[in-house]
Amino acid sequence: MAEMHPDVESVVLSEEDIHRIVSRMGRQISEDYADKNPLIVAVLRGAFVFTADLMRAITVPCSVDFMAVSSYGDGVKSSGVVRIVKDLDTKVEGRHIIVAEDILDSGLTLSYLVKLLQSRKPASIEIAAFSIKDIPNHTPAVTPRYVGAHVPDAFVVGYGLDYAERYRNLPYVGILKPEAYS
Ligand SMILES: O=P(O)(O)OC[C@H]1O[C@H](OP(=O)(O)OP(=O)(O)O)[C@H](O)[C@@H]1O
Ligand SMILES: Nc1nc2[nH]cnc2c(=O)[nH]1
Repeated sequence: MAEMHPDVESVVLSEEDIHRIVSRMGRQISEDYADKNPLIVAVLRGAFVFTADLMRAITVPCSVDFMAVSSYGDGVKSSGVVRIVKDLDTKVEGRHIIVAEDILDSGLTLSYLVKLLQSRKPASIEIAAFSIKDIPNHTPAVTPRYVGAHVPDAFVVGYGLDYAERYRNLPYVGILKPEAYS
């Protein structure tokens, strides 16, 4: 097991948890998408780690492409503005799309992306969210078909999730100490 980073307060999903979660998601997708050759759309940057693991847990033919979006102004709070930094290279018309995200928080990013991709007439579009933040009295704007784990209403880092581009390389998901970003 990896040593805890000094800026991390507590681990919410260990490497072992993550392996179990992603294996299960891969199995579910493989059952649902046999013969559909789904296009996994990874939402950069955060989802690149999850997507790499998810692809290897999927046992049916599939392909991958990347979209880079930016939704967070100050690194912690949603700016409410989703900006496309890099678009897909693949034509999605008629394709079965699975959007892979590392975290669903306000849901702003995914709701914007799903609408955008929907307008390109895919055969189907579903979301695989590695984690969903449990926010009291908040219902996210989108409902993922595949959900990895629920995380507490705190700022989490690791497994692709950053604060100011740091901590993405932690192999677990943990809560950042308040003093690390204040
Ligand atoms: O549900 P929401 O409130 O929209 O938040 C979720 C989004 O926020 C993070 O991305 P960020 O904009 O920080 O970019 P990154 O993936 O490059 O870290 C995360 O990776 C999700 O894409
Ligand atoms: N790193 C990180 N990015 C986020 N984007 C939305 N919520 C979070 C979070 O808790 N951590």
